[in-house]
Amino acid sequence: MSEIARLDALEILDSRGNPTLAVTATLGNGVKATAKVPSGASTGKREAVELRDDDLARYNGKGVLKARAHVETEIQNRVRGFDANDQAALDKALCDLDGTPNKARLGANAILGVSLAVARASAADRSLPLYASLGNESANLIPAPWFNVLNGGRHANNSVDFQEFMISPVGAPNYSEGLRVAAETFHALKAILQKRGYSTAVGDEGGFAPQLKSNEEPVELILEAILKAGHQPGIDVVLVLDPATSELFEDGEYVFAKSDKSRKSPEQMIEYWTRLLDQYREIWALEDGAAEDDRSGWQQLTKALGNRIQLIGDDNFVTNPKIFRQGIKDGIANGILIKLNQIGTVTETLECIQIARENGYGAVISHRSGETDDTSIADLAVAAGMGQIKTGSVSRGERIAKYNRFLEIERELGARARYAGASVYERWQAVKA
Ligand SMILES: C=C(OP(=O)(O)O)C(=O)O
Ligand SMILES: [Mg+2]
Repeated sequence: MSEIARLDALEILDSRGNPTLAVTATLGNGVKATAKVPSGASTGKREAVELRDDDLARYNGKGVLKARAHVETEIQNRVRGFDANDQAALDKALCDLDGTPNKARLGANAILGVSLAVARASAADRSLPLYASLGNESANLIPAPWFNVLNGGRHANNSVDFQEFMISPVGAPNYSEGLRVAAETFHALKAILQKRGYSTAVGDEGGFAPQLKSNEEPVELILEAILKAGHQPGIDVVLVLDPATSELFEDGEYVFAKSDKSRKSPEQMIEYWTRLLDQYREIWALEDGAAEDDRSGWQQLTKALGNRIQLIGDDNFVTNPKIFRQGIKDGIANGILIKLNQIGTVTETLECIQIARENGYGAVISHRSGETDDTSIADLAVAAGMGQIKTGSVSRGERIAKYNRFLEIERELGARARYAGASVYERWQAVKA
């Protein structure tokens, strides 16, 4: 029988050494599966609530024993007997049981752990890989990854204000070649940093985190690394930035506190991005180029650059179907970042991806800066078929787990596997030309 028989939760550590949850769902027929919950640092204000214990004697108040107890008592009591293959009914029951609009009572970490563990158990029960179970039989598009090779902002203790500098090997013929191109570029970047006397220690997402002279220097260094590795910037490899500007926004201005201490009005921030994109035409996507609280800035940014590059909303949309629909109405962005734990259930996450598809928006599946070895987002990205994912660099195990999962999927799909690089390239090359 495919009904949920038992839920177990464990307080484990994430990649930053903070507690998080691992939830195991056991079905009546003995099939079981585990999901591990990620955790962000530069979180959006309207994300679903990650329940922490507030007991300062344990992990500085970051323990998740309350969330663990919710899984093993209240949630288990409610969902025992549910059909594991009816994800929508399960997720609705979880939301109803919580009863708050943002999962604050039971915790989005508890709820996502259950939702995802059951999704994994359902796939195992039907002897399907997770990507085929979450998507459909024809799910075969492996996304072009955004590899975060240089970290700043809240993810590194350095002089760079912008959080993520990423490379995407869109010109590769298949995923495994794309992975090779990215790894080679990462190694070339390391050699360049070493030669200049910069640190090659890495930040939270595995990108290098040196003390640089400006927020633009990373772009120069990465372009040099792509060439040094024998690849063509703007053709084989394109650049993506996530400056995570909600973290820079103070009293209506963008403050570059880690670098030159300059302040910019929303208009000046848009001028800055326009200049940067004019100068570096290899940049193909900008995530959170405006802050979550700067709605008019987001609208102006979309007007100014929305026909030219991908403008991805993360903190402002928080993978929330209702908030995302309103953002589309308001003319904000042309793509959404998709993070399971921002909303807390598999069903609502898939709904956001569907809204993006129906409205001609992009959808980029994403990890969090605090991760585990859980690889579900790789399968989710193939199931979604939207062609892009970001899951860090090639230097930390919790990120590599996802990149290696795509290698397994690529092999499993065999001749059916398609790599999304070419479609991303064609879509955005046209407007770059
Ligand atoms: C992955 C990100 O960081 P965090 O998980 O810290 O929100 C992001 O901002 O896109
Ligand atoms: Mg972001």
